[in-house]
Amino acid sequence: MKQPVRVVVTGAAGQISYSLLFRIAAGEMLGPDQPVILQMLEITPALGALQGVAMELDDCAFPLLHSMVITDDPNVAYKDADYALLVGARPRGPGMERKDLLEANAAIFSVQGKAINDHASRDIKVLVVGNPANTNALIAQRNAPDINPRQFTAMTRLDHNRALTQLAQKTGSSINDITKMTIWGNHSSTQYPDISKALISGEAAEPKIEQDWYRNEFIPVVQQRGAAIIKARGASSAASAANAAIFHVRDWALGTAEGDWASMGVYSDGSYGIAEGLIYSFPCVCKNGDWEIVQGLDISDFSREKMQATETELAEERDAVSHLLP
Ligand SMILES: NC(=O)c1ccc[n+]([C@@H]2O[C@H](COP(=O)([O-])OP(=O)(O)OC[C@H]3O[C@@H](n4cnc5c(N)ncnc54)[C@H](O)[C@@H]3O)[C@@H](O)[C@H]2O)c1
Ligand SMILES: O=C(O)C[C@H](O)C(=O)O
Repeated sequence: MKQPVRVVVTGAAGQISYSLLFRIAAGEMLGPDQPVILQMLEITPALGALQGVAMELDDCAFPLLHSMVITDDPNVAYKDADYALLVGARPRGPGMERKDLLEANAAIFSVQGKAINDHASRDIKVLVVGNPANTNALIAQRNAPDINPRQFTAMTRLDHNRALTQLAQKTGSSINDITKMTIWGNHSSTQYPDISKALISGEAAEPKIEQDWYRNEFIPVVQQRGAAIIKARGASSAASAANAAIFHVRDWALGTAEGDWASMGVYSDGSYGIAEGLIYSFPCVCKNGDWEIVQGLDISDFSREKMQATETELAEERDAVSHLLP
């Protein structure tokens, strides 16, 4: 058995974490031979509820769950952390855009960034789930100047999975046959779900669907799926968000499938003309615990316009939180 690794989950008593923690402890994120120490962070009033979650984790007798830390102090939570899933933040309600949460949530992520900088492993892998995820990831990254910016990522895997299912259902194919789906940009209603590179059983997907469906149904359905879930459930997505977080970190740590890629919000190096330093979702291949943006894809005029619209929104969000960006 390997040495245990330390995994921070923030907002650990919230609804996403209630799906997430048990799957991490079961080995679904880091593999069946990787013991974990769960370092769970909550705000003080939620510590009682978090104790209850910890009791349930105990009662599962997971072979891979080495131990747990429960705390309301970020300086304790991030001590020597190898992985961090930053879920703790307010969710949006009906009629709100995710960026409406910036004011309520942004300050949380500067605190997290500083604590990561001061206490975490220098090799920590960070996934931001709390919304607006890309800009929160940017805030955390900029507040952790001693950590490589590549180690801060934001979650667009839920959008990627949503896009896979929409395409599979439309074409009567299996999820397992679809590769090379891409989400570009922000985890918001400006995101660009792009099927122009997607393959179904190794053949181009685009000729199998109508442009009208692609442009006027597929794209808006994926962009608006979070809002549709909120309307239907009266609460934002939770189990599917936890599942996407598991897939994101699993692929980053253990590698993307051969011949495929994953959509990840990562530090832009200027690829595809996207402003350097934004946390922007690109198609990424992961290997040996590292990610690379897939290079050399042809970008049509239609795609370019969509990629720029979501980039513009991210730049606006960045400018709105400039006071939190050292
Ligand atoms: N990126 C995505 O695809 C995606 C998907 C779904 C939800 N989300 C976002 O994830 C976040 C969490 O959603 P949820 O449904 O679990 O919400 P929730 O309200 O059920 O849980 C959030 C938890 O975070 C805790 N919290 C608040 N401030 C904190 C802090 N400073 N430190 C530690 N914990 C803190 C709260 O006490 C609460 O228990 C929301 O912002 C939501 O919009 C993102
Ligand atoms: O839409 C939301 O606010 C929650 C989450 O980001 C989602 O995409 O389901």
